[in-house]
Amino acid sequence: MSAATGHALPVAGGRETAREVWRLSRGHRLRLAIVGALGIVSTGVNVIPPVIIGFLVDRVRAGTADLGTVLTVTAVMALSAVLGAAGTAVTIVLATRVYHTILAGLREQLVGRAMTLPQHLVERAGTGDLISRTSDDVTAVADAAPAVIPALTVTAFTIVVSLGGLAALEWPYAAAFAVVLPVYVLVMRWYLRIGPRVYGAERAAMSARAQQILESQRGYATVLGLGLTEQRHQTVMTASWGVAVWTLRARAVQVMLSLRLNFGECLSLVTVLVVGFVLIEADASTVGAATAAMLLVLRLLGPINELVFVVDDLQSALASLSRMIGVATIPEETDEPAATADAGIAVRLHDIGFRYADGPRVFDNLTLDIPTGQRLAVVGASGAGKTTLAAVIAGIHLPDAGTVAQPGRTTLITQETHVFAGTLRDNLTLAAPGATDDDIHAALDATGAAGLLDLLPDGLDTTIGTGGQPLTDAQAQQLALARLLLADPELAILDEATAEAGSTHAGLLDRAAEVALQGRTGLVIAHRLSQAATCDRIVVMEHGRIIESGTHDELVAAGGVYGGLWSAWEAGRSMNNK
Ligand SMILES: Nc1ncnc2c1ncn2[C@@H]1O[C@H](COP(=O)(O)OP(=O)(O)OP(=O)(O)O)[C@@H](O)[C@H]1O
Repeated sequence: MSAATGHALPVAGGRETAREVWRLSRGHRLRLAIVGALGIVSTGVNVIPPVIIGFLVDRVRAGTADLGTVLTVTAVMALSAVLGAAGTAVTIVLATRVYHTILAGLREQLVGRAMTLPQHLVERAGTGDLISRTSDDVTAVADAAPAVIPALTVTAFTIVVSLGGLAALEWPYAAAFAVVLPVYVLVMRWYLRIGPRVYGAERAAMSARAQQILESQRGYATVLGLGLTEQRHQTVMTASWGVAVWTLRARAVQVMLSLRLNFGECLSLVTVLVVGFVLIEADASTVGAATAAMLLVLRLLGPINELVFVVDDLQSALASLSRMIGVATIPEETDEPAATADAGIAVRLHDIGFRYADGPRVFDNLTLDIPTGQRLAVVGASGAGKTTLAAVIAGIHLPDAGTVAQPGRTTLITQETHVFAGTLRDNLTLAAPGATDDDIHAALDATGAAGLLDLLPDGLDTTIGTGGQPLTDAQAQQLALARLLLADPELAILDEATAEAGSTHAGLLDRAAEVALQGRTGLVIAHRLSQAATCDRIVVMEHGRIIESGTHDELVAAGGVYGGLWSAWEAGRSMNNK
């Protein structure tokens, strides 16, 4: 089961992680089996040198060793070293390939899911969490490969094969070593208890720091405007200090681990040495067998230490892996059948409720129908809930009560129009990949943006956005409207407010919006009353409720809130014209 802490994105549990990795390994299992077989053979070969040295020691002590014996022993050792090294190298290369192929599959799945995550999930968790999972965590899992793969593929086999070798020499050697093994088990258990918690906290602290830095950068203008520089600085400092503290704790755990491993190593060597001494004294073993046993134990200690250290890297990589899988496996929200509106009704909100995480409750029992083809304007004071309404209808925010039915093809143009780094053509065809240059020119003409082409050195091929030709807010807005025309949605929601009333831009954008809305259902969040006056119907919002609804003429005649706003608007206009 995936678990979510607070509002953070979910983290996959151990079983879910294992299941997902197993699923991702589909198609690579034959190669995995070959890796296993090669690993056993190459580590088996590595046991030969200690045993043959023991044999040589006994022959020397018995005075039966001649040049031929020495040469044979040397040749066997050289051959086993070459075969062992070659087998190990091939095993590691193969294992690394399989690892990276599986990881690439997971990375693709992760990025694909991250791109389509519902905005409310990402907003609730904080963008930093998602960015950290698609960057820091992916790096952590990929970086673990050089340490984890050789150790995991070779160490486990070496331990099994060497223990078999010890038992074949004299069983008391294997028994002596087996007595010491629980020390390692205890060390491992201590480590498994402490390690994941510390590494998990270290990663979470990194996420929190990324989030704070990102927020400071994004809200830079606000930070400067409100004189919050010092406060933001302190917040980032506190988050960075959190990372430093957890990093120090993680390193302290590693040092304590090394001390415990050194103790285990010392105990193993002393135990086998004492057993060897006792056996030789009792004529139950030869010096050669004791030498071979010591060499095998020495050979074992390296892999065992490595295994523990790999558990260290493994823990860290697993913490990251479960965070990656947590996001990659967030189910698509398709379980609940989408509510459908009646024929002739394009949008139906029924008794919806909505609150922002850590924010105010905006809607309670809000109901609204927009007939197909109608152009509806929403007006109201700042904070009335207009933008939130647009986001709920567009499916960006999910209501916590009631139902929302809207056409499948809906386009929302918000107050923040993003210009993607790329050519003008790329920016326009984002939502209509099949659009031809003629379609693009027609859309630019229709939205009054054709003049833009004359200002750009390479026309449609001019690079705009970050690192390219800068666009004004009004030009970006025109592009967004042209993009909407190309996407040709059933429902267009316009929540743009880049131009002041009465400015040239306002008139230009109003005309562009007029064209973009033709022939489809439209919802206009009217920041200028001139936008509302041309719509088929107007609703007035106050504190998340609809307090008036009707045509422009009806509302003006009723002399309510809209009537008052309209009189003030007209008065302002005539003042400006004087
Ligand atoms: N992302 C958010 N997180 C928390 N609260 C929010 C968020 N966005 C808006 N709000 C709050 O929700 C309420 C409705 O805001 P909304 O932006 O929908 O109003 P609006 O009528 O569109 O205002 P404006 O005309 O200023 O854009 C306000 O109290 C606002 O502070």
